[in-house]
Amino acid sequence: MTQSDFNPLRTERLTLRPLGPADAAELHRLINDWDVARWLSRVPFPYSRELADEWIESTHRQRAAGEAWHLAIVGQEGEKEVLVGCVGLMRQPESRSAELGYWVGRRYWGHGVAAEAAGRLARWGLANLDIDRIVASVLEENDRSAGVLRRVGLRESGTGEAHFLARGGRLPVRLFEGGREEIAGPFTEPEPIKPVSVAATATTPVVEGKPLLLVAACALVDVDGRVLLARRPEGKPMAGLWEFPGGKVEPGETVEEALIRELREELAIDVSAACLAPFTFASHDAGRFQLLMPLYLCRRWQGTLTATEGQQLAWVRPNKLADYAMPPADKPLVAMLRDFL
Ligand SMILES: Nc1nc2c([nH]c(=O)n2[C@@H]2O[C@H](COP(=O)(O)OP(=O)(O)OP(=O)(O)O)[C@@H](O)[C@H]2O)c(=O)[nH]1
Repeated sequence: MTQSDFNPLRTERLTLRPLGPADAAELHRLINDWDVARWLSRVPFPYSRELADEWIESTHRQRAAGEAWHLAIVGQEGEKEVLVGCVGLMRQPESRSAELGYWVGRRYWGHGVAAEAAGRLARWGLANLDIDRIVASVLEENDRSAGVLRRVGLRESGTGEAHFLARGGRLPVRLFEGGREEIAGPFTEPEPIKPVSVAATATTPVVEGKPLLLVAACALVDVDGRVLLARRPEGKPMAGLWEFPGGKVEPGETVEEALIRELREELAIDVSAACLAPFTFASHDAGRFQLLMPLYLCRRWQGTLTATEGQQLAWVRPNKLADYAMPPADKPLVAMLRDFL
């Protein structure tokens, strides 16, 4: 298998990419170091050169099987790309979570590399794998790594025990976990809450002291009666959840105008207002704002449906909608669609 089965993830200073055979010598040099290996549960010490080859080979198999994503953390030294460490996510499908692990070569410590890489992979995982939580554990006295996890957004959730190969026994660990809310990306800025444009009123509707956010959404239904869901991409709040295409109603727009615009922007299709049938609505307390989301049904559109924002799309039978993780506001809508379609 080649390295091209995974698009590298980038951060300000780093690239996270699949490991290749050419990384083996440097990986071996960095990890065959007691100061690195002694903190890691699955790494033996001493660490042989052959093990580096075998490990790299196994990361491709695990990724192809959808079990784990172990990536090289690559940095820049002048013009040169250098292997700095590794970061990985191992899926735990039964609990819709993934375990985060990482290590950084000793000479690269103290620069925030681990948090930068681990945060990026955690956010990617929440947006792209079917998981809702990231979990991790660190050896009890590993305060440095606990600090990394906190910076990523995980919180300490308990204690446990794990086997540490390099130490030859079970040792106490501190457990960490976090979900979409905590493992926020650079988007943690509060979402812009704009005054809604209801008949150009002079006042912003406020529900129980909270601003009202008006969002127009649409269930596109194809000839087989399937409904289109779109996955919120990494970088947006609630990334990884599936939703109905749509978006915020901008000042001066009607709900239908907003929806027609959003469908053109997100899916490159043209819909006329006459083809938007009002179906139902969601009213949801989203914490900082009250979400009011009219949901329309639409069976006719023009143009070839295209995911213009790189978002994943899925045509889903109504009785399968509940299998997709969606924002809490959508749950009642799913039940109504299932009964109606
Ligand atoms: N489109 C859409 N938004 C939903 C659904 N359910 C739900 O809670 N929302 C929420 O409604 C809001 C819509 O915001 P958005 O970020 O998609 O809107 P937008 O396209 O205008 O965003 P932008 O600020 O990225 O341009 C978000 O808070 C989103 O989480 C849904 O099924 N479809």
